[in-house]
Amino acid sequence: MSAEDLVSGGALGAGAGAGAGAAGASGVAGMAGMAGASRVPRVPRVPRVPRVLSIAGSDPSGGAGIQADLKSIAANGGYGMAAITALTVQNTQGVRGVHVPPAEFLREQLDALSDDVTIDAVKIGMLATTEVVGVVRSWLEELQPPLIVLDPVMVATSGDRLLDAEAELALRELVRLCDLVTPNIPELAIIAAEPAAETWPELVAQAARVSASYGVRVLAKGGHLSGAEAPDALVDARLGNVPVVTEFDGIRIDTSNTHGTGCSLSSALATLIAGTGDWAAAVGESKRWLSESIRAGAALQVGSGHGPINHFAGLWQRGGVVTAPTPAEVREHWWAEVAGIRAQIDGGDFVRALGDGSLDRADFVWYLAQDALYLRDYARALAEAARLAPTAAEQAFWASSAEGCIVTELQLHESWSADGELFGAAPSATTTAYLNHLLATAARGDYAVLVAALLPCFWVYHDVGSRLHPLAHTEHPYSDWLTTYADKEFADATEQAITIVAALAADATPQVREAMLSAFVASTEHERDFFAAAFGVALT
Ligand SMILES: Nc1ncnc2c1ncn2[C@@H]1O[C@H](COP(=O)(O)OP(=O)(O)OP(=O)(O)O)[C@@H](O)[C@H]1O
Ligand SMILES: Cc1ncc(CO)c(N)n1
Repeated sequence: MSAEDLVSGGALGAGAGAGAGAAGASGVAGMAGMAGASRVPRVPRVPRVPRVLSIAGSDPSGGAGIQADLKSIAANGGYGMAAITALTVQNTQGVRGVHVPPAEFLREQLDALSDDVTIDAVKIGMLATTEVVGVVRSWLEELQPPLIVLDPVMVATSGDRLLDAEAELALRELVRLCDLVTPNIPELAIIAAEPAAETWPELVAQAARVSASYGVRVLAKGGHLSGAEAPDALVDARLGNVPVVTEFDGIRIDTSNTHGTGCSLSSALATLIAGTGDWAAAVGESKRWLSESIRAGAALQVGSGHGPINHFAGLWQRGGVVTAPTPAEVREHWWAEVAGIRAQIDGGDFVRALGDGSLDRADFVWYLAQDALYLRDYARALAEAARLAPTAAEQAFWASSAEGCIVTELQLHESWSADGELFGAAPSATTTAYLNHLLATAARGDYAVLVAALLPCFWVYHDVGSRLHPLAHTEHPYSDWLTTYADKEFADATEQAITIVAALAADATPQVREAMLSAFVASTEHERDFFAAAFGVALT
């Protein structure tokens, strides 16, 4: 939170109880005494979403190629774009055909993007032919994007070729333009122009030679080694420096759902590096994400060959498909949810008699006495909300509201002490029930649920007050009461309370949001009963 938030969150206790002007009915201005000026902290800034372009082939089965890339980019927090180099006829069993559209058409796709969009990272996959490699190369040389990750796709998981044999030379030259290359074991051997590594140390050593001679970081992938491990290593020996090798342990998952793991990993890496600039952290994070996605692949039940991974498994599991209402929607929904109770409050004898001035004075004094009892413990619940509040602005708001209630309670005592016995009544069953609800909610310790329970005391009173206010006139016996809750300061405090609660509800899990609504509805029912209990007391 900025200093500005803290400063403007001030106005602590401003005018607390100040609304309690003349003696008498105005004493109930307790709620109006709640401080009004704190404002809710601004929404934290979301980090920039990296704009990542995949230049790759299409896999209609959705597990590899641009389809996998777009899913991986999205799953790792990026905005994905795709320029298609080739169309494959492919399923989980293998590649049945490849169609390469004219290379100029790819160039048009790339130009259309770079003419319009700032590209934070490029991930390159299947390039199919020498001509395609050439087009991509010249476009990259012109654009010089800030990050290029090359997955030098040559052979599919199924064993089918995805790059013409004569295009391998051109691809090797492309490696020099890149920031990171992510070959599997056979691909690394081709780039190194050496036999394939057979052990992990051989693989890392070969990656270091490629890194030094091509001036590129290499992610050496152990996926094709046999054994229980599936380690990777980020190898950087650029400019002939001593290789820096960062190893990432991995446990081999017993699954046939490995279609597109290379495509997915390189896209995730491009996204995470573009987002954070931290290479080692990005590899660690993307490998963790990949393992989680590989593990969940089999449950998708896609195809009978090498099935896909589930790119969104973690997101789905952690609530990624759960929608949430906006704060404005929460506000509207909750208010509508208590419409019936509000109608009972407005149509109740007490509020009607208060409005037209026919309310028995003894009933009114008894009501105020109960309100004084109520305010003392309501202040404790507000203070508990202040203790639990996650931000200084919210802490200040609840704390000053608590103070306002205490000041008002004292003023009620001063103003009505003359009414002695009537005012000194013990808490009624209704008052006790409402307070028990609030204090029990406070004791359970969930801030969001507590403030939802505290809200009707603001909202219902502001609502009733603003409707009764026009009925006030000099002859009206309860004129002060009628004006108190239409007060601007109380309106501001109510608005702030609603804003805080609605924002929390919008952000909450569905379970917590439901618990918040229940607490809010329960308090609204208690507000209704609180008014009702005061009517006709004088007769009993
Ligand atoms: N069974 C597995 N269990 C755990 N990790 C795996 C498994 N198979 C592959 N990986 C991981 O997936 C990533 C890609 O590995 P791999 O070497 O298989 O790439 P690739 O051959 O380019 O992939 P593909 O051609 O299938 O898209 C590596 O991080 C590797 O460790
Ligand atoms: C289109 C395409 N790109 C890459 C791979 C590598 O897995 C594949 N199978 N298909």
